[in-house]
Amino acid sequence: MSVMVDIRSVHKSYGALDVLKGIDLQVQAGEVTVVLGPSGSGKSTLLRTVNHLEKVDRGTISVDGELIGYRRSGGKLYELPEREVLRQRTRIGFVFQNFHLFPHLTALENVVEAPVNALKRPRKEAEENARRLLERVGLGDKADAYPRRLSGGQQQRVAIARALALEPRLLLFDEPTSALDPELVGEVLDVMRDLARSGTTMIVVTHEIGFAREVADTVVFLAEGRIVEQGPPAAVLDAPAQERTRAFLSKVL
Ligand SMILES: Nc1ncnc2c1ncn2[C@@H]1O[C@H](COP(=O)(O)OP(=O)(O)OP(=O)(O)O)[C@@H](O)[C@H]1O
Repeated sequence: MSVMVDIRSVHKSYGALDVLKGIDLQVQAGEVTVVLGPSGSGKSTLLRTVNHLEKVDRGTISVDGELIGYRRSGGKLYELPEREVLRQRTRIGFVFQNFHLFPHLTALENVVEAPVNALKRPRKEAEENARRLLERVGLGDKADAYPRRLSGGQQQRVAIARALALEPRLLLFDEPTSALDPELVGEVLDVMRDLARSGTTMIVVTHEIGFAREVADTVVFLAEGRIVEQGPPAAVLDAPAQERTRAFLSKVL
């Protein structure tokens, strides 16, 4: 198995606030890593460093063997120009808590937009692919619907299709179900389960412990900017070694 994501000694502060205090994490290709942790522990910040939406202060992140945001030359790191960062970002899908679809575009057009504009794919090919992706997320019949006509769960599934349209080597999910009404959570988790089964490499920040137990290869527990514990779900969720993990789980389970 090969390492898809390699996070080494990553530090990140906002002013005097140290948010990430030396994160080391490897994600194998085809595996799902679920990141759990209390509010403010640095989960979103960690995800955002992976595609250089946040710059790290120290440390490095590689995705599929490629250093993110920097190039190395003569033992030094030099920040990549913006267009290179954007190119790297197109290969890393990001699904946020609040799915910002373009309101004036249909579901299909939302999925088509990035491959046509960012990857310069022919529109016809991008549309065929987008229809396939909408089918895959269970929205084959909603291709022509505008976001305001879709439920939150449907909009989030369009957002997933949109991320997939860029043929990402990695998918990042930041609390993808937190903004949804409870009855809509399941349909989004079903799509994510399907992606996991088909071997998509994913890092998922979520409070859905059931999903973590069933789908994750690795569960990471983050607290105050440090990885307190990590391992297979059966270990971290059912027999946590650390008191902090136990205390957190007792609140969310
Ligand atoms: N752009 C920013 N500027 C200043 N402080 C920030 C910024 N982004 C995040 N923070 C702070 O960094 C800390 C970690 O935030 P982060 O969003 O990474 O935590 P989290 O674990 O994802 O929390 P939650 O579960 O509530 O989303 C918090 O104290 C937050 O207020």
